[in-house]
Amino acid sequence: MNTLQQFLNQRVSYHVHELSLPAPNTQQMTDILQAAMSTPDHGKLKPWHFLVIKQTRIEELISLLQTAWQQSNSELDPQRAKRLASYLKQAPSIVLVSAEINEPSPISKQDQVFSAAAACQMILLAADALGFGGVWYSTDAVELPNVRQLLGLQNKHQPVGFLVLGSPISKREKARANVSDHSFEWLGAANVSPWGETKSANQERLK
Ligand SMILES: Cc1cc2nc3c(=O)[nH]c(=O)nc-3n(C[C@H](O)[C@H](O)[C@H](O)COP(=O)(O)O)c2cc1C
Repeated sequence: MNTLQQFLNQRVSYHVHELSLPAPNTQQMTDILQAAMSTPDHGKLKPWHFLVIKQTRIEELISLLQTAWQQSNSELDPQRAKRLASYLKQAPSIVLVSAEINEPSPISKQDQVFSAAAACQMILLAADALGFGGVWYSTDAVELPNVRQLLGLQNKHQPVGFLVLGSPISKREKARANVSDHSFEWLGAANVSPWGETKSANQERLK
């Protein structure tokens, strides 16, 4: 196995409590985000928007999210707001990744969102390659009242990932699933009758 394969196979997420300063500096952050420019991109739309939130702004972000949570009439669990605040409090830096949706476009919105999600993974890998670590968190809090506006997001932005980036406090390894549980070989349509019934399995585990 070559070094790059080892790097990919050993990638792990580092949750906020496993990260500390330093966060990537501005040049390093630019280098990390540059890697996302090589993300697969249907129609060359570059449907990506990266909002960097430096550590010095995180307190402000937390209070903004907490206020939004209180104002929201939805049935959102207040414990989630607390958990989110305690996550973010420890974050060395955050990149909010959004799909920047081109509409109208012959390229589906779904493909554009997938591309932005793939950009998240490019960013996490690039951060790892520079010796940093990170984690991908959900962005549902961005849909709380006023949050989009206060973050400067427009209607065309669809958030896909809150990436927390920083320095792992200690490196760790993780046992991974066996790929053979997830990989199959298609054995052809001949095993399916014309009315759609499978006569015998037309997939088997990839050997
Ligand atoms: C779209 C997406 C959203 C996620 N949101 C959260 C989240 O809100 N909270 C969380 O603990 N993990 C979340 N995760 C999972 C972590 O990013 C991470 O993948 C998981 O903890 C497993 O760690 P690993 O990547 O080292 O296997 C999310 C992952 C994805 C792809």
